[in-house]
Parts: sequence; structure tokens; C-alpha cells
Amino acid sequence: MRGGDAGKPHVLVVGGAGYIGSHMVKRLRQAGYAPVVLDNLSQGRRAAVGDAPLIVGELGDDSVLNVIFQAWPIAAVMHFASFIQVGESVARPAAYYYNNVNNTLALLQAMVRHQVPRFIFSSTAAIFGDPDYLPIDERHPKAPLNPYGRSKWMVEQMLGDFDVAYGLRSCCLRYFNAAGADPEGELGECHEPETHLIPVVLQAAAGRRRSVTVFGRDYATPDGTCIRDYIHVSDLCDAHLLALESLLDGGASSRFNLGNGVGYSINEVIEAARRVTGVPIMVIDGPRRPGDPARLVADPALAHETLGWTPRFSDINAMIGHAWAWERRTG
Ligand SMILES: NC(=O)c1ccc[n+]([C@@H]2O[C@H](COP(=O)([O-])OP(=O)(O)OC[C@H]3O[C@@H](n4cnc5c(N)ncnc54)[C@H](O)[C@@H]3O)[C@@H](O)[C@H]2O)c1
Ligand SMILES: O=c1ccn([C@@H]2O[C@H](COP(=O)(O)OP(=O)(O)O[C@H]3O[C@H](CO)[C@@H](O)[C@H](O)[C@H]3O)[C@@H](O)[C@H]2O)c(=O)[nH]1
Repeated sequence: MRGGDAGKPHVLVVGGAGYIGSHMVKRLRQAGYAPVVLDNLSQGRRAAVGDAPLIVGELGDDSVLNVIFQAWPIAAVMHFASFIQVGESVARPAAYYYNNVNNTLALLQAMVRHQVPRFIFSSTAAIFGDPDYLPIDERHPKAPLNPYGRSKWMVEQMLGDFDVAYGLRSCCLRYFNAAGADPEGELGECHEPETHLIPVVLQAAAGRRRSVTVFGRDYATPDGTCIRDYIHVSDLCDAHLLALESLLDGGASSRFNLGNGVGYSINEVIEAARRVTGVPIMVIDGPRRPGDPARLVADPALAHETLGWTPRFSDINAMIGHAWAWERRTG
């Protein structure tokens, strides 16, 4: 254990060098926890974890997990590591099931072996598929349209079984579309290749790509483009902290939908980016991307009522503004 972290609860952040995980590492430190990061750096960046201990290794590697759980008194695990692209998961399902399900199973088994009883899981709106009704609450039927969503729903189901059999309590946080960047400008989104709408639009604004392609204009939405509920990465971190406190206080397993409850179409996001950046952004029309539902909008009431979670950066202009500041710093 690092001397300076003695007495602070240790939290293993798997995937902590990635986009959302790195923001969480910073927030845990600020909140008085001692984060320990496991990441294979396939997407993550060493610089993004600051001075937290970083173990560069595979999530599914028992020998690495044994060393970590023996070296630090881990009170809880936050699991951000997975493959994350909806479209790619349709083309490469085996890779998605292997990394997102098999490797997560290895992590859960190691937690049982080492008697680490608390787990916070990065789940997704993609478990719901094409919604039967909006906004989507926690009870909405689960009918994922793509292997990515199916892999996350499989893990959620495994977690129910692990609670019953082994007493491993978990909180599944189903993010809608994560967006924005650290308001202090130290961290942001850095995927390679970048596929998420807002950073792609901002790369076009910055001149790092010529244009942004809109994947389908024939959806059953008012302007024909897909609607998503964008949620600021800092607000996701707040929800994780509240979920962690609940589990540390002895709370039961739970699952929450995390969004603002407001949907924006692709057109609206591009218009907002033009306003925020003051730059013209060239748009090209393309075909639909496989596996995309037309609309995903969260009902976040349960997280408000149970965890006391209230998003602080719900304005789409703030999300794009923070992401734009990061793009200009690093692009
Ligand atoms: N970004 C979103 O909009 C969004 C929405 C819903 C859910 N999620 C979920 O949130 C989590 C984090 O997403 P993100 O956008 O920060 O992704 P990311 O790719 O930026 O971060 C994932 C991190 O996990 C690491 N990783 C992947 N496989 C690994 C393995 N086998 N062993 C060790 N490390 C591994 C990567 O190097 C990366 O640093 C993911 O589980 C994702 O499915 C993201
Ligand atoms: O260059 C682009 C990129 C995206 N889109 C569209 O924009 C919308 C949002 O796409 P994207 O930013 O890739 O996010 P999603 O596919 O909605 O998936 C994100 O949000 C999900 C939850 O809703 C998470 O589970 C996933 O991990 C995360 O990648 C979709 O309709 C895309 O087809 C475009 O039209 N052009």
C-alpha cells in the first residue's frame, strides 16, 4: 500500500485510464478515496491516471488480479473496461463477448476468491434496444439490438446470480450517452479511432477531419436523425460516488438509468456545436449504422430518489463547451 493512502478506502478502477474511468480516478482522489487502476492501455492513456498506481495488464488475467487483490485492501471495484462501439460489435461479436463477458467473469471470480464484496458496473442504455415507451425507466424490457448491448445485459444478469450465491453486491449504472470533459480541462475523451458523435463533430470543427457523416436521416423522429440523451461525464462520476457510498453503507444491489431525461437529435447536436464553436461544420449524409435504435431517452427518477443524484451539467451547450475546450487543448 502507498504510505500516503493509508486509511483511505481503496477502490480498484478497471479501465481507469480511459475516458470515463480517468475522470472517476480524479474524482475518487478528490473525495478522499485511494484509487488503484488496472488498464491494458488499449484505449487508455497513462497520463490520464495522474499519480494513482497504474497496473498495466489484462482484466481477465488471474495472475494480475491475484497480485492486485493481495497488494491492496480493495473495498470495491468500479469496472469501466470493455469494448464500447455499437457498430463494431455487430461486425466483431466474438471480440465483444470475450472482452465484455468472459473477462468480466474472470474479474468477478477473482473478487469472490479474494472476498471483495462490492462492484459498480458500467452498463448502458443499449441493453433496452428499440424502446417500447419513453422515457426509459429501469423496468423497461431488455431487448438489446446489438452484441455490445447483449454483452452488458449478460453481465447484469450474472451480477444478480453472484449476489444470491456469493453475496457480491453490485450497482449497475446504465449510462445513456456520455459526453463532455473535465470542467477543469485536465481530462477528456481520446478514443482511437474516435467514433462518438460529439467528439467527431468537434474534430470537424477543429479541422482535424473534413466533415461529419450523419448515419441515416430516415428514422421515425421529427428531423429523421437519431435521438440520444447526452449525460456529462462529471455527472456520471457523481452517480458512481453515490453508488459507492451506498454499497459501503451496506446498501443492497441496485441498478439505475443515468441520463438527463432530454433527447437531442444528431441535427440538434451539430447545430449546438456550430453555436458553441462559432465554426461552420461540414455535414455529409450516410447510410444507417447497423444496430442503432432511433431514440434513447432516460427516466432518471430512480437515481434522483434513491441515490440523491442530480446532474449538474445538463445543458448540452455546457457539455459541448467542455469537450470543445479539451479538443482545442489536445487536438
Ligand atoms: N462512452 C459512452 O457513451 C458510454 C455509454 C454507456 C456505457 N459506457 C461504458 O462505460 C465504460 C467506459 O467507457 P469509455 O467511453 O470510458 O471507454 P474507453 O474505451 O475510453 O475506456 C475503457 C478503458 O478500458 C481499457 N480496457 C479495455 N479492455 C481492457 C482489458 N481487457 N483489460 C484491461 N483494460 C481494458 C481501455 O484501455 C480503456 O482505457 C465502458 O464499459 C462502456 O461500455 C460508455
Ligand atoms: O460520426 C458519427 C457518429 C455517430 N453518429 C450517430 O450519432 C448517434 C450517437 O452515436 P455515438 O456517439 O456513437 O453513441 P451511441 O452509438 O449511441 O453509443 C454510445 O452510447 C451508448 C448508450 O446509449 C453506449 O452504450 C455506447 O458505449 C456509446 O458508444 C448515433 O445515432 C450514431 O449513428 C453519426 O451520425 N455520425
